[in-house]
Amino acid sequence: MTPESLQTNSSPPDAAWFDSLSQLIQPDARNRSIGERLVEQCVRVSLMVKLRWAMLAALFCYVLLAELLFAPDIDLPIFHLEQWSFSLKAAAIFFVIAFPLTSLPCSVWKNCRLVIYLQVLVDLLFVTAAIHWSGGVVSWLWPAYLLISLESAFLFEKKREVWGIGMIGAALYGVLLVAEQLDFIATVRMPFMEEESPSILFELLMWLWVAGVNAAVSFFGAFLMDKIRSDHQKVKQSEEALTGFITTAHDLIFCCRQDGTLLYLNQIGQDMIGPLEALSGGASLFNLTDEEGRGVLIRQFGKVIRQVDVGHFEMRLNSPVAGRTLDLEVSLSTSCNETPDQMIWGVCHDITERNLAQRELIKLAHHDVLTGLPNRILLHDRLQQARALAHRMHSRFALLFLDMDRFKIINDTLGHAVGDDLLRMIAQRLKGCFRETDTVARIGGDEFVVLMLNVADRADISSLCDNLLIELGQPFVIRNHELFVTTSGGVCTYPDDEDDVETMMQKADVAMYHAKALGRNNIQFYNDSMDQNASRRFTIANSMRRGLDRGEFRLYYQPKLDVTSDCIVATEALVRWQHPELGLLAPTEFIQLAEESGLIVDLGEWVLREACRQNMAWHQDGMQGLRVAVNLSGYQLQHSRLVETVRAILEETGLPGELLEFEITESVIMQNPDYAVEVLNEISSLGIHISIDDFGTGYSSLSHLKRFSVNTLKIDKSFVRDVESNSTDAAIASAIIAMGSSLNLKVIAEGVETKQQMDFLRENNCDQVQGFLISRPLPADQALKVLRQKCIGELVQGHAALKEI
Ligand SMILES: Nc1nc2c(ncn2[C@@H]2O[C@H](COP(=O)(O)O[C@H]3[C@@H](O)[C@H](n4cnc5c(=O)[nH]c(N)nc54)O[C@@H]3COP(=O)(O)O)[C@@H](O)[C@H]2O)c(=O)[nH]1
Repeated sequence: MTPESLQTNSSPPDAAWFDSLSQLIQPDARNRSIGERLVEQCVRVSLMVKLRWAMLAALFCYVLLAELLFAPDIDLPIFHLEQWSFSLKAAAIFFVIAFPLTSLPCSVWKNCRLVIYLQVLVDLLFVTAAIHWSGGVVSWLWPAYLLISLESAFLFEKKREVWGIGMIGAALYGVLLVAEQLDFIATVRMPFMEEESPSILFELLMWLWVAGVNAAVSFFGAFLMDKIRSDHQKVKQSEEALTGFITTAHDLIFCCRQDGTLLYLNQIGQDMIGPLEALSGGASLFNLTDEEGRGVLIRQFGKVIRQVDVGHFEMRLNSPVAGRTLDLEVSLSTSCNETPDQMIWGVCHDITERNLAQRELIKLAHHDVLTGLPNRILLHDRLQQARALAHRMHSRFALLFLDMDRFKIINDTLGHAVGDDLLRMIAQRLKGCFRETDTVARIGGDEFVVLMLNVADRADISSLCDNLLIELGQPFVIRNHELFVTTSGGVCTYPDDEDDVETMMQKADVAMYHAKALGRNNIQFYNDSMDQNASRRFTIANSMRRGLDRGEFRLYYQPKLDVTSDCIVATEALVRWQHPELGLLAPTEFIQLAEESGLIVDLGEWVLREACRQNMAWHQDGMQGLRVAVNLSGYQLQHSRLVETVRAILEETGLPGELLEFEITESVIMQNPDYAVEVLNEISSLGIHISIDDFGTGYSSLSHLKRFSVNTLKIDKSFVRDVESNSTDAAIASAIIAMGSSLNLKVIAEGVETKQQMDFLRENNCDQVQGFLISRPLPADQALKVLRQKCIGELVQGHAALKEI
């Protein structure tokens, strides 16, 4: 995570909200308001006890003052004042009893409701007594009833309790007045009172006044306290809801000081990084992150303290509990009051899984799932970088486009699981062939692209490519199958083929197609002339189906000569396409395209039918025993209906299987030898002759050859070409002949153009030859002329057994 990942897309949470949270999370450390504390009954009772003590003390002072003022001549003032009917003695005794009575029980039993009720009743009695001793109806102390009503409103939670106390107070006052009026108790005379007793009406009005005011105070006191209580209750509930929300929130919520010291961590936070007290190195947020994360936090803390909107930012925390790092999306806030111990609140959303998924998605988006190699998107990116770097550094890079030859056959014959394993192994080998700074990418199916950086010149690239072909040419052993893969590739380089990235890819692709057209298993450098071929190839590919439907394909026949008898014993059917616009096309121009499009199956069927029909016609024309050879593409070989089709065509044309020969290239057979053994056995059971074409270019071993139902080995023309001048080619050619002889196989050499080549082959006991020296491939009518000239008589004799067919 970097500071760049900071986002500022939301406003910070309300600071005041966090202020109250700061208070809530530290109930012990904070100063609770009086209102909060008064919710608790014992607190209220204590307060009342203290007030009561104060009131009693004030009353006592009042009495003392009265005595001093009105009886200065008395030695022990507390025992005299009877002349004013104000019994200080009684008052003193009363206070001595009342003090502990009115205050002590509550001081001791603060939580006992009964004691509190009794206490308030005692208070009422005390006030009534005090009123009595201070003049009864004319006493100034009657407002003390109001204080008792307020006291009960303060102490009791139910309104009716408060109103009840108010009524009891009014009743006691009334009883006192009645008792004094009826002289049940003697009226205490005050110094300022006249001798005459107050009238009943005065007393009644006084009682009504005191009772009315007391009722009003009780009513409003109860109502007010109820309101305060219910408001407070609501605040308390919302606070509890808030703390509950924070505690059980699914996001980590923390509160810390500016130096990172953690003060609070909610439940999920503790689950994620452990309890505060268990954090090693002190509960500091800074200890839970690395240097970079600490820097981010300090910067964000600074901003939030300055009330700058920091929005969301990402942070990585080490979790001692989980033993891994957590990715968090954090939003910060702080209280409004700017004090040094200002707290910072953080709400952190765990985005570890999301980031992992994102990283995985990014990886998936940029890598091939099967091989783990970079895919087309990443390759494109790397190519652009390489291009920019090469431009700046004046260096060269190469782009190599690779396509596995006939990979589809592996998939179709052995299944996709084997195909996938093979692709994985190819990817590994490819990676092993190049430097770590190079990029090996898979861009689809069996297509790989290699980006080689800082290459010196073409020779450098060529040697890398040669190594690659050798490496990929080694057999792959997958699920008990030994598989051989060849590769065709095209290279373009920067700055030689300077162009944009897409065009460079196209150029490498064009060069790769050129390599395929040259017979596969090679790598070609791009040149401009290849582009013309590309458009020609496009035209050919698009018109092939139509050409087949319109009968534009032709068969040419090239004779095969028996060296000993000097007679033509067979012909090879070679397809041509009489294209309406492009003229006569050689098979090298369209066979590969037909393979790619799948049209090879239909085209091959046509070739087979036409070759069989023609050979049967020649057979009926007197050339009994002449065999016709048909080239079988790898795609035809793996086609499930091949044997069925061959059998049907033989039946349809009437050609005996013995007069048909299949030429299958060595690389096609060796690609999947097990499967080839199976199919070749079936074909062979129809009497059909089988030749391994281009022999010597593949990887056949003796052990493999023995397993195949093969009749003939056909030495590739590349060995024949220089057989007189190149000792290696000569050695290979003679070795193949010797091997064929030892395995009881016929050996035929193709591409024989000179008499010297012919002499060499004859001297080395090669069985048959084929090449321009004997005849070029010819249309059927011209081929017939050649056939008629060359030992037809011997042919007929040689195949006497077939005459009767
Ligand atoms: N699957 C199929 N493949 C086919 C079919 N028809 C042909 N082919 C394959 O196409 C490749 C090219 O064939 P072609 O251009 O016809 O070339 C053949 C000969 O013309 C050429 N040849 C013969 N003698 C000489 C010679 O003395 N010199 C010389 N330079 N070239 C010569 O060789 C080609 C025959 O090769 P091969 O098949 O290996 O015997 C070729 O690979 C064909 O196999 C088809 O119907 N289906």
